[in-house]
Amino acid sequence: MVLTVKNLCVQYGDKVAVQNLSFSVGKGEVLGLLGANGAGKSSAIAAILGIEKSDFEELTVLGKSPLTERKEVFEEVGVQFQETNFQDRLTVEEACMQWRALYKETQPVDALLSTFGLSDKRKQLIKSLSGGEKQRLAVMLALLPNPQIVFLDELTTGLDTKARRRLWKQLSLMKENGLSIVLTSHYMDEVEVLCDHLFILREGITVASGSVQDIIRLSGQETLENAYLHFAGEEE
Ligand SMILES: Nc1ncnc2c1ncn2[C@@H]1O[C@H](COP(=O)(O)OP(=O)(O)OP(=O)(O)O)[C@@H](O)[C@H]1O
Repeated sequence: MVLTVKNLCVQYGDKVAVQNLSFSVGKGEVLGLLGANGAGKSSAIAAILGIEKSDFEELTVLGKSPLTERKEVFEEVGVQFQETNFQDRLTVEEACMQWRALYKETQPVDALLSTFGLSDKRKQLIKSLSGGEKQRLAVMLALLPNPQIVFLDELTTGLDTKARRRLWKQLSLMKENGLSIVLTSHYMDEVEVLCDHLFILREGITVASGSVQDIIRLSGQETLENAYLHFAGEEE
């Protein structure tokens, strides 16, 4: 298994953000973490990456602990955060170079910039990029180290239709080549295209899990969107 999580719990003071979350992700598999705002998706990812304190029975990435073997684990892991903390005064090219310096091996920057439609932005300051361009850059940087597993938090938020489709295609290709992905998303079309396995969280608790088809069947609904709303407690 590329990632194994067993009984992960995250707590902020009295607030239990994630409760007994357990799953595993194999090579080339895509796992989707779904849930309403505040359901615990980002907290789960932050805990898996060792950024947030957590309790767990087991937490291994590529057979190693992301807490005690950080350096080895992070050579093989890509991360895209919801709030991208770019240094706005860098150009796109400078950000790529800085990021690249953190890893032993990386994918060729030129090819990635072109894949993400950012080739003509390389000399542009990050602060002058549009929201969607910044988002594409964040995903691109997550993939730069040629990781075995990538964590994508709100993958396509802010992207236009064409950019979303391009990104889905690119990720599907990388998945075929063995990339494992953990993503969060509020868009069920994207989840249907990309995810092999879904986990729906509600106030930190796993209320449903399975393939897209499993989730639809379990809910008694006809579409994934309705099934999601049913389980996530977002029904009006
Ligand atoms: N540092 C913190 N201190 C206290 N509470 C926190 C902290 N971080 C998150 N929370 C709370 O934990 C819960 C889970 O938050 P989290 O960010 O994991 O949700 P999410 O599912 O990623 O939401 P969204 O879809 O809005 O990104 C929320 O109620 C949030 O307010």
